[in-house]
Amino acid sequence: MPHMLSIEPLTKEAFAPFGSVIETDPASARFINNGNTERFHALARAEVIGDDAKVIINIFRGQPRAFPYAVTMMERHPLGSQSFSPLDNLPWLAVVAEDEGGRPGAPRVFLASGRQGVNYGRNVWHHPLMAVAAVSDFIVVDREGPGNNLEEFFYDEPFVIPNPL
Ligand SMILES: NC(=O)N[C@@H](O)C(=O)O
Ligand code: NI
Repeated sequence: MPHMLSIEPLTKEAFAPFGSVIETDPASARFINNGNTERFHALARAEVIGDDAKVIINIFRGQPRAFPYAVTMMERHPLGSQSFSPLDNLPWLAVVAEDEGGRPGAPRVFLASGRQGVNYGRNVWHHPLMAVAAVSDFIVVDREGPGNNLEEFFYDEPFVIPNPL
């Protein structure tokens, strides 16, 4: 019997075990450029490890997932963090899991608004990009360099995400 998952709103506090939320948080705001610009400072930190590792900036164009959606696998990047910031102001899902002895526990599903991004910490279990409403572009900051930066895990039974919208 598949396990039905619930969907939680994305908040900095709830997401803290998995990484950071990238949003215009007033607590991080400061004015720069003689007051012309508001800087929301250090919302997240990109981390890459290993010789010749570099931080790169990409755009991912995600096709919307169909719901209900069966989560059958999770992945993680042992050598670097990975952030996703939406460009189209469309909601999307950040799906993460705690590590339980080298494998992901049950997924947690966070509904992000179109103005919320996340930075998955290095080696944090997550599901690949989950666009929801329409084809969606994301700025993605992650790692380029030698070494295997992808570990995948496949669950024995699926976890099902209901339609989030
Ligand atoms: N493969 C790839 O670069 N994308 C995944 O890491 C992902 O989290 O979407
Ligand atoms: Ni990833």
